[in-house]
Amino acid sequence: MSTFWKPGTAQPGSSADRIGTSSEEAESAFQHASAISSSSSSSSSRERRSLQEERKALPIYEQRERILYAVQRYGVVVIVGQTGCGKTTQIPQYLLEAGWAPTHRAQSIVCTQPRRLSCLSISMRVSAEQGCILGSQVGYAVPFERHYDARTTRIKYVTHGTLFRELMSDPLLSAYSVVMIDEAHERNAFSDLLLILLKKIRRKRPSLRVIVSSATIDAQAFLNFFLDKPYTGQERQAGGAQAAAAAAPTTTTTTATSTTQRSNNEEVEDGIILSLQGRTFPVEIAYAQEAVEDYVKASVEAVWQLHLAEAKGDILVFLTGKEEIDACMQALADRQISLPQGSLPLHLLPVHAGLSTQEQMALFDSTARGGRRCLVATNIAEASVTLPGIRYVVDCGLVKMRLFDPESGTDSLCILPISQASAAQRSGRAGRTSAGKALRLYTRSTFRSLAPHTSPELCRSDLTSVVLQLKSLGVDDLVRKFEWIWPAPSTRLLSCALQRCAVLGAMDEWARLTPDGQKMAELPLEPIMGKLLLQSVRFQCSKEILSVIAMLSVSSPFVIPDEKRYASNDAAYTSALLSRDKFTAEEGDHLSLLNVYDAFVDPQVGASSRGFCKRNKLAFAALARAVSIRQQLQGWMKRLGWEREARMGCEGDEGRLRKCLVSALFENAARRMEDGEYRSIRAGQTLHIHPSSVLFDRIPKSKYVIFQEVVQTNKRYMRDVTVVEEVSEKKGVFFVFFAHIALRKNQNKASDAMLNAFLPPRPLPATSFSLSPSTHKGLVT
Ligand SMILES: Nc1ncnc2c1ncn2[C@@H]1O[C@H](COP(=O)(O)OP(=O)(O)OP(=O)(O)O)[C@@H](O)[C@H]1O
Repeated sequence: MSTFWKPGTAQPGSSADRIGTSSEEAESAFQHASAISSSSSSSSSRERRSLQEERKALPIYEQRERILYAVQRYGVVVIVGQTGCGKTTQIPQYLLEAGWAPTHRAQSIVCTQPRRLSCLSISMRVSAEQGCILGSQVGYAVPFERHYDARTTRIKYVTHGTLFRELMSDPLLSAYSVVMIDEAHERNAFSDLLLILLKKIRRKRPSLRVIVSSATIDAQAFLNFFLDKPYTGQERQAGGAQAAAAAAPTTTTTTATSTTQRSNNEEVEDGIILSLQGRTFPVEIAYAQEAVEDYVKASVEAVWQLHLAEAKGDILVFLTGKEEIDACMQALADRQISLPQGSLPLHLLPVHAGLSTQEQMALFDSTARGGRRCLVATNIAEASVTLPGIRYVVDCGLVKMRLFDPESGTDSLCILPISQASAAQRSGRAGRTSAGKALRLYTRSTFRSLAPHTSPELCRSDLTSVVLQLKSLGVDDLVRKFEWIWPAPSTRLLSCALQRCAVLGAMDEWARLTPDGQKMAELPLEPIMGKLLLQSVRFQCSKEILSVIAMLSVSSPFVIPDEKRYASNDAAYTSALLSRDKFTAEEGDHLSLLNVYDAFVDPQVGASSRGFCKRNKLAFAALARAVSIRQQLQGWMKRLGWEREARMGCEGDEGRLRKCLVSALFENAARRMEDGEYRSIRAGQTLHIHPSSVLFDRIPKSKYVIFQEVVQTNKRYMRDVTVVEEVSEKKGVFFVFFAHIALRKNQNKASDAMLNAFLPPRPLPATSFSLSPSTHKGLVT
């Protein structure tokens, strides 16, 4: 068992560091949020004054004039400042107050965030500070949810992807005077793409101001990109120094790095780095003295020690995914029974992307309930957010990350070590409203061995969606002419994405967007899901496929305890599985999800009620969100001219449904071998059915399955699996194989023209699969 500084002592032990000195569901969430912000707007003038005083007490306040001067004078300002110093909440307000978004000009200030959670919480906070109702002067827009008024909103918080999509209707982003790309250190695909396109936009619209901000950013890489100066990573020392700012606050004041001076009619200089000093409250950091074997267990232990020994203050734990969060919360709940008499209880709350808007909003209500809150989170709570009351952070040092392997063409979710920048962001969640402490469940030497920055998503992900979006924006040569931010994605990744676009029928043999491709780019869905929606129109089963896509867009609706309990025949686990069985279709997960959705919305069965979910061990929040997402997707179909088609169903014809699924997911096909294991058709990789699948531990009659994605932990697991009963003609499947070989042959001359090397692939003809008759199960109330 590893040891930490002893909780309860004022000073950490020898291993410690000190850093710093100084839909309906959506509707009700809006009401909830608005109630919070309007209560603050209608709150007493004393409360409002106190918020204004809090604003003035932030370290950034002293730099206000300097920031405004920089934005006035420079086209691009890269701002580096300690976590919690006030970049996200204050800079847009300073700009508003300085007249960058006057009501008479139809231009506002937009600030992009990596995640929905930060958009919601920050816009809530800023509207309270502005004394207005959320959605009026301050608003937000996230996928499938928006809350702003185009006429009155002056400050808008949006996800990077949401702003990127706006480029399709407003290519020069003329609705904005200033675009702030926040948390740029995460190197999110859409934040990088936005910066690349903002550089192009500024050539046409020099009056547009760009702010790039973070606490842990490689500032020089970004500035050099905008100044057209080469960057190779050797210059990291300068950028690294900025990154280290979070670990050891600098006392340096603003550093300006502007060299290229290009005059235009406004005489705006090109760019500058602003390094802001000061942090809100100090955070002490402690490391494990030896490597921990089981980080979930170690985090339970750490929380328990903190709870028993430390002073008032909430705890935030970082784990990698929902399953681990459930396991950690269960273990802590079990321990509460042995809580010493007189001790206050721990209020356990999960924090992950699957939460409803209302549940996410509730995390920001830190009202004391006679106990200590313990929030167990994925990395969605890592950057940008202020969870009020958090004083202690427990960091497992790992993150679940999507990695694409161009060799096998598979996208996997892998658990990997975080970067030093991420570690600084995590500890930065403490010390925002009072002094804090962070426990790192890894040794100091492990920390030193971590990469300084997170690798860019564009260099490790499947770029199909990116290529499709860029093509639809008219960017043609992605390989030779496109200006990537250092480091650029490999040509291998790019050519693989081009090939996948062709396989999905989104591009022709000359790498031109097809009409289907244009539609897929417009839909707010991953290309493969866009393809599925398009195919559903052809198969006349959009009514069902809309529900399936909506259900795949939310976290699992089944409330099932940690699957590790499976082996021990745990009663709660068995009972949850029995509940799930009521909805299980033999065909697999897609149809089972459809069963759940249909039952939930059926007025005679679920009546969209919480009671129904409770009785059947279903997650109400996930289902309510799926309903809202489905409505919006239906709206998109209407926009694409498919209003009638969106209502067309297959009348219980599962065969047609599965043909439709196969015609979109055919790349993700696997075959069961003699030894019972599955091999992917494309790459021959060994795959297993994920324990969360309804097909787990079952042996379907057919050898073939299609699946949604691969999750990689100790093994490669297929998630959301559907059985394809019979492959009567293998040509379709082998077609993908041939396309892959052609890609290999051409990997060295990767360019758009490489697509000529093989015939433009066509989707599998649906008739190549003959499907079994329906085995759809009846529904249970
Ligand atoms: N919901 C909230 N409740 C209480 N205080 C808040 C809230 N949101 C922000 N604050 C205060 O405002 C400060 C500045 O927050 P802000 O998000 O602007 O910082 P930041 O510099 O952008 O941090 P980061 O680099 O972590 O994104 C916080 O440290 C905290 O003191």
